[in-house]
Amino acid sequence: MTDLHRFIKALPKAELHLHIEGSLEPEQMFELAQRNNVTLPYGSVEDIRKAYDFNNLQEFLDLYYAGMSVLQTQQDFYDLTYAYLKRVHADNCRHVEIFFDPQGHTDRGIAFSDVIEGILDALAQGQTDFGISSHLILSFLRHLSEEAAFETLAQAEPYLDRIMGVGLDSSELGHPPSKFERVFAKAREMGLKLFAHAGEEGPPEYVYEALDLLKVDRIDHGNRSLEDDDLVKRLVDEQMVLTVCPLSNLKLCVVDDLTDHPLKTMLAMGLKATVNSDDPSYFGGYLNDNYIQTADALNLTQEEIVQLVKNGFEGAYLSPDRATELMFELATAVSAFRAQ
Ligand code: HPA
Ligand SMILES: [Zn+2]
Repeated sequence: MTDLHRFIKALPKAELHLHIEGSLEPEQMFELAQRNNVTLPYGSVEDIRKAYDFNNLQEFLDLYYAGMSVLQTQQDFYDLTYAYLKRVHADNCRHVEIFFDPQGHTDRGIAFSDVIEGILDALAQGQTDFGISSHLILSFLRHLSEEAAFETLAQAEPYLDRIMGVGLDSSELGHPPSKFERVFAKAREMGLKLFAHAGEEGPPEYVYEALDLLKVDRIDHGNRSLEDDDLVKRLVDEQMVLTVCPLSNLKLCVVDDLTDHPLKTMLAMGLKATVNSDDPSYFGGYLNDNYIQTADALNLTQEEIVQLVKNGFEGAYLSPDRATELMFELATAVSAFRAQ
């Protein structure tokens, strides 16, 4: 292990772009399939891992939605979420803001309440057991209609005190942010924060739409913003947080090689980029793997790593006390490391 790897591991971190269904590990998929009498189209854990070879976002999404079929009960959603928290606790992750895709479950006949209550109970237990603070973000599937998104938002009403925001994910091309302008306006009126995947595969125009029409508080991914100088200038001026996911970008062929990843350039341009894992089970790495592999590929400095971690804390919706606490933990970890 290099010094930089040890440095990354020693730092407290936040994760702001994580789909909880994308943390379903093949072993757990098998276990839940057995528990729920679901037949999987795979013979072994190795077969599943072999199938995770994607050429684009849609190829991943097809397996991601198929994998969800094993999630049936409130306990399943609890176990899924608790396993993720336990795993990122080992990465010294101190705060998470996670997406869930309720329509991927309610459309299969699972009750919204089972999905959200399982996840929320595990998040509460993660706070108790691991000291991880968290927020939950309800994400709309953009390949479905805006009407379906409105119906999902209505189902969330009893839980509004425990949902921090709404997001927009799934197949980006052909489903621009403009399709969801009204439902995002409604979510804003309800006091929710607003997030949208934009510029992962979609053009810079989709990032403009997320900013101007949806009025988002963060852009998820945002990579293709770099094709438009005016857009980059605006994102820098507004200090808009980008939740970048390097290993996801590699696995979904958004970049050909990690050495081509724009993360270092983003920081140099003054963009408020953060590092996240997106769907760690499918993309081959959790939070530290994303930091470490990207740091190696791009020769990131300790200062750049600290900037990324700080951006994560500043881009998160932390209470003032929690923000102070985490910034103090970060400063302490950096000094302790440098004093060695
Ligand atoms: O990376 C992603 N992009 C779009 N939709 C998603 N749903 C889960 N992960 C993703
Ligand atoms: Zn994502």
